Amino acid sequence: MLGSLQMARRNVLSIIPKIATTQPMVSGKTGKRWHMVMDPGAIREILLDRLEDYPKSDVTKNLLRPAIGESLFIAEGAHWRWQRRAAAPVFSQRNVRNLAPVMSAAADRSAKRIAAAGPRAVNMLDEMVTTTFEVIGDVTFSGDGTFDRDKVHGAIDDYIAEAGKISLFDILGLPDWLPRPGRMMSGQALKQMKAMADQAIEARVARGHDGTPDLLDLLLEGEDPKTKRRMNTGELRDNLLTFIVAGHETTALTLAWSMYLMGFDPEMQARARAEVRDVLQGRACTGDDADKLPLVRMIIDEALRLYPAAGIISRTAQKHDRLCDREIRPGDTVMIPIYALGRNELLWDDPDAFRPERFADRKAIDRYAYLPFGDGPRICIGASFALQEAVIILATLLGRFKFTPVPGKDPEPVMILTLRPEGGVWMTAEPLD
Ligand code: HEM
Repeated sequence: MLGSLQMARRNVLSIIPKIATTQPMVSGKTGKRWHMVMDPGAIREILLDRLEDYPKSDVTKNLLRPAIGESLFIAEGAHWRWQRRAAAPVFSQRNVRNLAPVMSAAADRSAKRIAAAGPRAVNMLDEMVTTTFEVIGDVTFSGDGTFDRDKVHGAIDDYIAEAGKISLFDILGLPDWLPRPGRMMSGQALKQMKAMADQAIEARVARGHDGTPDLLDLLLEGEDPKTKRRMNTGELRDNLLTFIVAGHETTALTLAWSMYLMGFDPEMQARARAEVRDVLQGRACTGDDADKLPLVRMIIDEALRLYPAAGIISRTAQKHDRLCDREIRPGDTVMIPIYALGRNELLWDDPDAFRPERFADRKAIDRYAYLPFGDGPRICIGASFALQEAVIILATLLGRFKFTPVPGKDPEPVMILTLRPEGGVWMTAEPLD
C-alpha cells in the first residue's frame, strides 16, 4: 500500500484501481474512510437529490479558499445559492456568443505563433495554456492597465500546481508533512494579486464599459433576483479569479488531449479538417461557425470522456446513508472519479477506444455516465463558454495545419488536481495553404 501511495503522490491515476472501471463502487480506508462511486443512480443522488448532504469536500475548500475566498466554487448553502443566481446570466447563451470574437482572435494569434515556430515541433500543451489564458484574461480584466496579466498567470499556475499535490494527501487522510497552502504562495503574493484585481474592478466601475460587455461588466450588472443582492468588490474579485482558475487550464488540457488523440488517428484528423475547411474557407472560426462543426465538437466530447480535465471530484458526507448498498458515515470522503466513469466497461462499448461518433446521438448516452462538467445544481457554470472556446480554437488550428506527433515524445497522463499530459503534447505542424 505504501508503495502505491508513493506513486499516488505523483499521480492519482495510480490509486484509481482497475476495478473502478468494472465495478459500480469501490471503498477503502487510508487514514480516512473513502468511497469511489461509479454507479449512475448513486451519483445522481450525490450531485442532485441530496446536494445538502454531500457538500464539496473540506479538502477542496481549504485548498482554494486562500486564493478565491468564499466564491461560487466553494461556497455552500444560501451563500452559494445567491451567488449562483447572480452569476447565471453572465453565462447565458447570448453573452457567451458575444464573447466569441475574443476567442477567434486568440485562436488566430495561436495559429500565427505556431506558424512562426515551424518547422520546429511545438508543445501544444504550453501553446494551449497560453491561448486560453489570453482568452480568460481578455474577458475578465482586459484593458485595465493596473492588471499585470503575466504576473497573475504565473501566480495562479504556481498555486494550482502546489495545491494539487497537497489535496491528494488530504483526500487520502495522510500525515500532514507537506507545506500548507498559506505557505505555498506567500501571503504577500496573494495579497498583491487580489489588490491588483480590486484596482482593476474599481477602475472599471469608474470608467464604465464600452462595446461588448465582458465577464467583469456582466458580473457587475449581476443581481440575485430573489434577494436583490449584488456583489461587492471583494466578491467580484473572488469570483473573477475563480473563473480564471477554473476556466483556463481545464480548457487548455481539453484542447491538448484532443490534439494528442487526433495525432494517433490521422484519418479522423483528415475528416475533421475537411469539415472545417468546408465551413471556414481559411479564416479563423467564429461563434456561428462553431455550430456548423459537429465532428469537431464530437472530438472534444470524446477527449473529455477519455481525458476529463477534472478527473475526480470529491464530497464530504454529512449524514449516515447507503449508496449501492454500502454504509456511508458522516465525514467519509465520497469521490466521483469522472475519469474511471468515462472508461467504465458497464457503461461504454469499447471504452478505451477513441470513437468520436459515439456522441452523434447524444440522447443514447446516460447522463450520469458522462460527467466532464459535473451535474446537478453545481454543474460547471462555464461549460458552454469552454465548449465554444474549444471548438473555435481547435477548428481554427485544424484548418491551418496538419498535426503529426513527434515520435518518442508520448506524454504520460498524470492526475493531480487536473488530468495533465505530463511531458507535453509535442507535434509538428505542417502549414496548409
Ligand atoms: C473544459 C473546461 C472545463 C471543465 C472540464 C470544467 C469542469 C468543471 C467541473 C467538473 C465542475 C464541478 C466541480 C464539482 O462538482 O466539484 C466545475 C465547476 C465550476 N466551473 Fe468549470 N470546467 C471547465 C471550464 C470552466 C470555465 C471556462 C469556467 C468559467 C469561466 C468555469 C467555472 C466553474 C465554476 C465557477 C464552477 C463552480 C460552480 C458551482 O459550484 O456553482 N469552468 N467545472
